[in-house]
Amino acid sequence: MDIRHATNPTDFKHYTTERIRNEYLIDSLFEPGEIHMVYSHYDRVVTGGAVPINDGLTLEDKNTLKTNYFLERREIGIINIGSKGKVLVDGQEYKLNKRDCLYVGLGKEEVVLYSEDQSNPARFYFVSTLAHKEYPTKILPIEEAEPNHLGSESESNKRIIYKYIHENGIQSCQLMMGMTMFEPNNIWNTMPAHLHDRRMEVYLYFDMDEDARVFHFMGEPQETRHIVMKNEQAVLSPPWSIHSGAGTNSYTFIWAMSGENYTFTDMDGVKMDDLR
Ligand SMILES: O=C[C@H](O)[C@@H](O)CC(=O)C(=O)O
Ligand SMILES: [Zn+2]
Repeated sequence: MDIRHATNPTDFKHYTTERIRNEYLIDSLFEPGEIHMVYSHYDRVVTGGAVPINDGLTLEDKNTLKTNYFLERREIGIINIGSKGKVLVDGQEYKLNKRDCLYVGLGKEEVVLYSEDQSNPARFYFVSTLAHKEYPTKILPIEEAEPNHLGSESESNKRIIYKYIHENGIQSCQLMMGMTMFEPNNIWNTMPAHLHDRRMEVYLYFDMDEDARVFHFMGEPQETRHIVMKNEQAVLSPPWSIHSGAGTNSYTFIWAMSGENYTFTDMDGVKMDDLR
């Protein structure tokens, strides 16, 4: 899989647009019949996408991980952003509709992803982090995820955060994962911006029109840059970086975090006066 090394905020100040995109943008995760993954040295997070067509797609990359199987030292969160699909975890079947989440814990040897209908395939997005003990494999349909309302119309950031894997939801070693959906005509995510040097984060933007773009803002608050992103592209957010976006049209995003603590609310708010 593609390897992304960690970067330093002092060096980041000198990056060109191309370098920024090469380091942080994950631009093609979803290809019919394929499973794609990117390994980041930030907290050794693996970000991936799978679109099964005829056959099941097995979660594995022995050449990169050098373990006997993918989840030997890892856990994973899988969210379906396409049509109906199913996941077999050591033979046990879990059906995932659009926006449903499956957590699979350490030690499960075989994870295979399937679409229910080949002409309308499932699109599985997943994030995997290192784990030290097994937590139970668990499915959480979106209907059962707790909606948290945030933002306001006047700030154009009225949105609902669904938390799936976190301290009061599906339990994990360090992975936190959820999805943020907007009220119509609201376009700003995670503004006011925040930092959490304790944790890295990765965002997947999806449910976007072909011509829609999200301007994803990153960098230290005093040194911001942006990446122009299309539908179903993901972006790595280093611990020292803000992670905020504004869309030219409607979009949804999945966030995942990993690192020192397991506290969603541990965020250092950035003052508007400090943004540059
Ligand atoms: O640290 C937390 C993450 O940045 C996201 O959860 C933020 C988010 O989903 C939002 O503001 O809409
Ligand atoms: Zn954050």
